[in-house]
Amino acid sequence: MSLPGTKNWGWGQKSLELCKSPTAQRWLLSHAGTRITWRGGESALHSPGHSVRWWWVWGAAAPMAPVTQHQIQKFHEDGFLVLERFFSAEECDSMRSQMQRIVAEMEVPPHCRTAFSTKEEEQLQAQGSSDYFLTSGDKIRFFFEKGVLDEKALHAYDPVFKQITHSPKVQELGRELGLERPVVVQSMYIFKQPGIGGEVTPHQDATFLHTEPLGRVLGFWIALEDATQENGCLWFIPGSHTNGIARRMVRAASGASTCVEFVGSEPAYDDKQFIPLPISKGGLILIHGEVVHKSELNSSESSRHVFTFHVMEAKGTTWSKENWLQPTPELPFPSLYT
Ligand SMILES: O=C(O)CCC(=O)C(=O)O
Ligand SMILES: [Fe+2]
Repeated sequence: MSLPGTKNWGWGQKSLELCKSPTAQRWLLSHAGTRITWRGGESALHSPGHSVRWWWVWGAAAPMAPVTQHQIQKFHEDGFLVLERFFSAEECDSMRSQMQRIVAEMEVPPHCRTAFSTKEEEQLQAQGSSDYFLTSGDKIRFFFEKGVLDEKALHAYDPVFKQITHSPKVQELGRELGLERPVVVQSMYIFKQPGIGGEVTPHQDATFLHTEPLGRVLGFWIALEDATQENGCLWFIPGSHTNGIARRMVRAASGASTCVEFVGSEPAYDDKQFIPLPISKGGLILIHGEVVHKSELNSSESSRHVFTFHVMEAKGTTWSKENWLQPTPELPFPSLYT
């Protein structure tokens, strides 16, 4: 491996290289095609800006993404965490081409043309009146919003998305975050097409994915293309995950005119509270279930494809029976670690 910033290290008779990957902010120790991935953290080994802990994986597996104690602490403070270059360009392209194949093969009957929205009135009109939405938890289903198409249950049924969701580096990240029994509750592919990809209004994910206690839901949001302020990157209110939840979307009583309704209402947030988090292709943003976030409409010429899935720490947690999304006998929420 010849990478910039390579240092040679002697180890017995063998020569090993400690090098900084150009595509990932991590150190790799390589020897004869095998490599050891060094993880961030405390240790005796130091280089400017990087402290390294003794942690390694043999073999040519995809490099593990680093997350330091400092980053985990930041996540708890802010309610989100940006991990640049978590996935490779190849992994992103494989998800994009898989979605292209799925779309090319899909047939969407007219009664299935349900819009996906976080806007309350639109939700009540569209999702709220649709059985197609309520039963989407264990199926791959399509939701349109002015050209936006979302995909459900990709994490369970599609081999490419399943492999990404349950990839060793995602599992490792879950362990580093202290998740003991994480289960995948939901996944979406969001196209956010140029010019027409609509805004996602400020919300907390726990409004839609409620648990007892709160604080057990975590979003993994993967940029499959560069996400910029122009094409609708995510915006967050740092620290807003510590104030509980403002509203809940619950299943309505049977016989009601809509099948979901809202309890509570979303406050009017000041735009100035939000900070944009542009991120390049392959980056991962972790989203705390109660942090307030949004995205603007895509007014640019470039699409902003993302794959996102939500995980719940199942240990000591009750999934609300009132959530629109329910596990089914065919698809109980799968463990992240299998
Ligand atoms: O991608 C977006 O614009 C919004 C996604 C989102 O809110 C989420 O993944 O929780
Ligand atoms: Fe969200």
